[in-house]
Amino acid sequence: MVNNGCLCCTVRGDLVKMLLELVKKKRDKFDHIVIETTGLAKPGPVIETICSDELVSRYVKLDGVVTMVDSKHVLQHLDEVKPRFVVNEAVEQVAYADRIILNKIDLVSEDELKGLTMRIKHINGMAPIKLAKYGSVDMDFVLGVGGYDLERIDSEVHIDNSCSSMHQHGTAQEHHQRHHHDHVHDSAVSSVSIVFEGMLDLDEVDDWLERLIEEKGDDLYRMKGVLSVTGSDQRYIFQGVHSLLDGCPGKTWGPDEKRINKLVFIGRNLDETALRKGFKGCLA
Ligand SMILES: Nc1nc2c(ncn2[C@@H]2O[C@H](COP(=O)(O)OP(=O)(O)OP(=O)(O)O)[C@@H](O)[C@H]2O)c(=O)[nH]1
Repeated sequence: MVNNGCLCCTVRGDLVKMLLELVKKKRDKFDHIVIETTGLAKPGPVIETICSDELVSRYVKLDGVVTMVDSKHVLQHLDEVKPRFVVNEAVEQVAYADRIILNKIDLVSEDELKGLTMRIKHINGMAPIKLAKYGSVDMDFVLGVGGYDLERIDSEVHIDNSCSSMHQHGTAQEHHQRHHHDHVHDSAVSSVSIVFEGMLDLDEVDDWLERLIEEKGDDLYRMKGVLSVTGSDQRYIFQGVHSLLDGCPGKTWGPDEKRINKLVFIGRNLDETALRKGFKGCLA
């Protein structure tokens, strides 16, 4: 437990100290470190501490962010209007998640659950969602997530297009529900996914992502992608959090495999049209 029990940006020093103490003194006694933040914690600074603190990142690797959602009460938190420049922690906790557990599903109706799932996917179209009662989920769902592991992203990049504003699928009823929903309490935090067959110029992609990070880094919470690039038989994989970007070649494309690019961006005030245009500008 960190000193005051609250894990937010102001106690990052405590977190660093605690993690270093654990890895130095008790390294052989554990496989994973599970950090449970308070309901009011902002995930960004915690992620940043683990990924970019020079000392910490030498010893520990971030496996993933798991967000437990209280299905009965979460909407009131997601809808809470905050003063300007103050983040809504509930929205942020959903946005940064690599895995989402929708708990207490016994306390909501099926329709409520459907609406809630759509709301969550609108914010985070990347994280697999598991429905649960009393927090009961398989250990595999919460440990060994590999949310920041490029090899895992290669095989598992999960893009849920069902709530992207430009998707072509879904029933008329879903469309209606979504539009009505967005209208009532649209959130500035959302996901944009791009799924597109074709070949990309990797230099152009590098330039595009670099520019994007420079201009919108603060607003870009998470991004992941599996790309098909010219001159290579291998996929190109990237993942990022704010201005930290990581990429490398991944698995080889099969001889008859469709070379489909899949990208997902989660962030605040994302300009979907600009993102799609930027992507298309990288096509070879
Ligand atoms: N009906 C129902 N009750 C649940 C479920 N999961 C947890 N509870 C109950 O909810 C109560 C605690 O809820 P929470 O406040 O969400 O628990 P918590 O996450 O430990 O609390 P904080 O960490 O302080 O946010 C306990 O009485 C649990 O038994 C569930 O799936 N269904």
